[in-house]
Amino acid sequence: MSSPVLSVHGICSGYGGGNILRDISLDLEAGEILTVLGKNGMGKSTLVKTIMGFVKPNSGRIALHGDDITSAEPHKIARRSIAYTPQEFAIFRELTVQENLRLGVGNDDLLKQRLGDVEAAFPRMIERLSQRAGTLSGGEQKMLLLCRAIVSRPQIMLIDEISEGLQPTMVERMAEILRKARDRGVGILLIEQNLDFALSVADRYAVIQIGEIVESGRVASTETAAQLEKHLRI
Ligand SMILES: Nc1ncnc2c1ncn2[C@@H]1O[C@H](COP(=O)(O)OP(=O)(O)OP(=O)(O)O)[C@@H](O)[C@H]1O
Repeated sequence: MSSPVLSVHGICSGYGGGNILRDISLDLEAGEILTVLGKNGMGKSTLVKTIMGFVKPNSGRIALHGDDITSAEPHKIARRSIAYTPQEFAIFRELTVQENLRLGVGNDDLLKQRLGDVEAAFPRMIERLSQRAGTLSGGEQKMLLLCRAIVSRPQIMLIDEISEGLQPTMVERMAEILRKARDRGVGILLIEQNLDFALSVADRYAVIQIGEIVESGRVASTETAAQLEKHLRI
C-alpha cells in the first residue's frame, strides 16, 4: 500500500488545555474519500482545526506526506498542498468572487489559467466573477468555497460540513465534484452529518462520538447506512 498523504496518530486535543479529542488516529490515502461522521459537538471540527494547526494538540502526531507538522503554524500547513473549507462561511463578503478565488492560487495570471477548473465544477460561478461574494446565495457561497479549494489544485482537501443547508441538486453537484477530485488522486477528509451524501461519495468512514472514534470501516452497502444511522440520531 502507498504511504498516506495525511496521517493522524494518537491525537488528544482541545481548548484551554482540556481534551475534546481523545486518542484519535486515522490515515488518508491519495485518491480516496474518508468521511468523518458524528452528531453536533462530537469534535469533528476540532479535528480538522487541529490538523490545520488552529488548535494545538496536547499529544499525538500529525504528518503530511510523511513530514511531521504537529503544532506547525496554520499558514505553513496551508502551503503544503492542503485545502481547507471550514464549516463557517469563510469567504470574504466584500471581495468579488474572482478576488475570493484568487486567494486560492495567489495571483490573477494563475487564476486565469485555472478558470476552466471553476467552469467545469460550477459554470454559474464564472457568470458571477465580478459580483460581491456577500451577495451570492447561501448555496453559491458554499460552491465558491469549494471552487476556491479546487483552483488551488491541492493534493489533500479537508471539507467541513459543506452540504449543510443545501438543496438536494446542489448536494448532488458537490458529490460529483468531490468524486472527480478523488479520481484525479486528491485525498479528501469529509466531515459530515448528512449520511446519504457522505456515503454516496466516501470510500471509508469513521464515526466520532464524544471525541473518540467508535467505529470505522469501508463503505460497502446499504447495510453500512443502517448501521451508522444510530450514531447520527439526536
Ligand atoms: N473555541 C472553543 N473553545 C471552547 N470549546 C470549544 C471551542 N470550539 C468548540 N468547542 C467545544 O468543543 C466540542 C466539540 O466541538 P466541534 O465544533 O469540534 O464539534 P462538531 O462535531 O464539529 O460539531 P458541529 O457539527 O456542531 O459543528 C463542543 O463541546 C464545543 O462546545
